[in-house]
Amino acid sequence: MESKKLAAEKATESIADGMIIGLGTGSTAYYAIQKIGQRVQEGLAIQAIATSKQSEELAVSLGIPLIAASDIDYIDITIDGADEVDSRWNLIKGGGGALLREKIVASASKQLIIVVDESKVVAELGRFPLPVEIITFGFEITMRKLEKLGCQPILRQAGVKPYVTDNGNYIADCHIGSIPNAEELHSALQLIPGVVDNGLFIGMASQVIVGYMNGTAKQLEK
Ligand SMILES: O=C[C@H](O)[C@H](O)[C@H](O)COP(=O)(O)O
Repeated sequence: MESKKLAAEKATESIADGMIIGLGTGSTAYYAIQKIGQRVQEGLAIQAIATSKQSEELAVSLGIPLIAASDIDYIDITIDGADEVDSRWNLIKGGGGALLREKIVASASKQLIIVVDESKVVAELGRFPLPVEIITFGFEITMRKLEKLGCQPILRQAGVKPYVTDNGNYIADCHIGSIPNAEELHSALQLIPGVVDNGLFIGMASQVIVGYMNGTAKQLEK
């Protein structure tokens, strides 16, 4: 989609020689990785770390040099997509199942640039079901605890089997409707045994670039 591409390509303009770059996951991050690949082929000297096996394969196919997490202290810029963005730049992520690696990479990044099309910008988070990564052991117990928090958790499926993340876990997609207090919900979710992480990214984005149907891309004002 053109608006996703516009936002993603604009974000890559901040990338310069010598940087370590975090590669996001999903259909918008895809365009950023493609553009980075093109610039690498033209001589840009960077190293990258991927947030999913899918993005890693794409990076390898484009000749983007990868670096292991064990070999870095920080990441200069990460460019990633989101499922929802509010006016405070809080996010829901994980629609593609990559939230855990994305959050680890984001937390080590000096700058997290979020790239979305205009359909992702919302007044309040929660319309998009919140992905929660859970351990497979006792997942039914974990799901019941999620339910008690007021979510309607649905175990994500891949065909007839539960979807399994790159980390070997399940995803519960929590239908909430609206999240008036994201900080509170984030903390409550993280207290449930069996929850590894959740798709709320609070206060992590340094910039949000939105692509519009009219062919422009600009930073979302806070
Ligand atoms: O797990 C996936 C990621 O959080 C994605 O960045 C998010 O789902 C947005 O993906 P897309 O750009 O394909 O809408």
